[in-house]
Amino acid sequence: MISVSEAKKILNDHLILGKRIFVDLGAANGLVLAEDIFSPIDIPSFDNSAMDGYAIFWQEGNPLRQLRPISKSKAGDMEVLTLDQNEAIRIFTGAPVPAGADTVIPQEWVKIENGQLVFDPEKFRKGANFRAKGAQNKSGDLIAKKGSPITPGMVGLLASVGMEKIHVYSPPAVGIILTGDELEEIGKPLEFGKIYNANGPILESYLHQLGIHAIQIGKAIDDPEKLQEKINDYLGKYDILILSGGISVGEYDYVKEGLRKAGVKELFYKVRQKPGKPLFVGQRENQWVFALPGNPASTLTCFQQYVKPCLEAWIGKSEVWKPSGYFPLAEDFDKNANLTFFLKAKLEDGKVIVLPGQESFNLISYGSANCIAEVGEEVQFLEKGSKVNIYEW
Ligand SMILES: Nc1nc2c(c(=O)[nH]1)N[C@H]1C(S)=C(S)[C@@H](COP(=O)(O)OP(=O)(O)OC[C@H]3O[C@@H](n4cnc5c(N)ncnc54)[C@H](O)[C@@H]3O)O[C@H]1N2
Ligand code: MOO
Repeated sequence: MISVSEAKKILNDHLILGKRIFVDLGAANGLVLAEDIFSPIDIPSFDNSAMDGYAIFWQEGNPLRQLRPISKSKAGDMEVLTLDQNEAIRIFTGAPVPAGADTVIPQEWVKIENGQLVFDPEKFRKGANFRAKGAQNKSGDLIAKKGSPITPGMVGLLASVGMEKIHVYSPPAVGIILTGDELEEIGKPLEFGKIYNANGPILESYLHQLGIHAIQIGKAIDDPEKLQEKINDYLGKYDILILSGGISVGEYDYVKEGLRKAGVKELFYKVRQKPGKPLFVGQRENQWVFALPGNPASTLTCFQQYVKPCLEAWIGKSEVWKPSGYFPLAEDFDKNANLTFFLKAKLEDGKVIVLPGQESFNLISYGSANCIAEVGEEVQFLEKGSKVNIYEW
């Protein structure tokens, strides 16, 4: 059995990067940029108004001269009007500022008296409400770096400069095999001896959260031949294979042998941790295989701690092993075991509260947990206030 840090080092030494592909901007949220982006245009691409009001030429010392409002400029107008020194042009937010104008006075601050524009010049400065061409970025500027996560904000930035398609690292297609004769699907009545399948929905929602949508979920009953067929079939079709259950030492735990027969090379089996001790990870050429222990808290923890970083690295993310933070415990914690503990926890007001129901079958605290807290294998007891690593979802 190896330690958590040894397991993570082995995975880090075997990371696989997805293929570089060209996708529509709208389909890239959650992925990572596989290229530097230089803006093809100035943004704004023309001088325009930040307010509905009047565009004027600000004459220092004499801004409030006799200004006559003349024609209008609204957003979408393709003609740039020209402004004479003693004119004001009615203008609307986003509209081109007339040539010769440099300041916009919002309409709430303006009165028209005897055909003249009147406002308090003390309240404004030259350049007010004027959005200059190139104020966001100039044509040719580096606006987004390779390796940056594509967030809704990034999508907005790239759309604003007119990027239609971008290079990203292709998210993997993931096959999931749920093992166990006891599994019943949600929506069906629960007969004695059966349990609802929680691991399938856990894995599917986690994959969606990572921007991975090509997912196939299948089941295998506790029969070595049927399981073998499923393993061979899924390894032929998907980049990554995740299995849940059947990886411990019971008589019906056929997963490890099935993977060996399918040519999967073991990277490690069993980690000194709770939950999730009998975790198996292997590879077959450029494919990952994760066999997660069937207890739902073991499946969830192993996904968060090991599968998620490998998938993030696959789509080009960096610093994938880094905890989300390091915070003090709200209460003493007595561990008394030589295993790393991954605890259902809640970070609240800067303190880590260890939640009840830490057994690996027990999901009750996942309704309120916002992180998993890590207590290292060498630690037996932690006093209130001792700091621990936390991993947000
Ligand atoms: N003699 C030993 N027994 C066990 C050991 C051990 O070291 N010696 N390890 C225990 C630990 S720790 C874990 S974790 C489990 C892992 O077992 P498996 O990976 O073989 O998983 P199963 O036996 O198939 O199932 C375990 C448990 O999880 C439930 N389960 C399975 N799939 C689902 C699902 N999709 N949704 C919800 N719950 C699921 C299943 O019904 C079992 O209760 O082994 C211990 N045993
Ligand atoms: O490792 Mo198991 O997950 O303790 O139940």
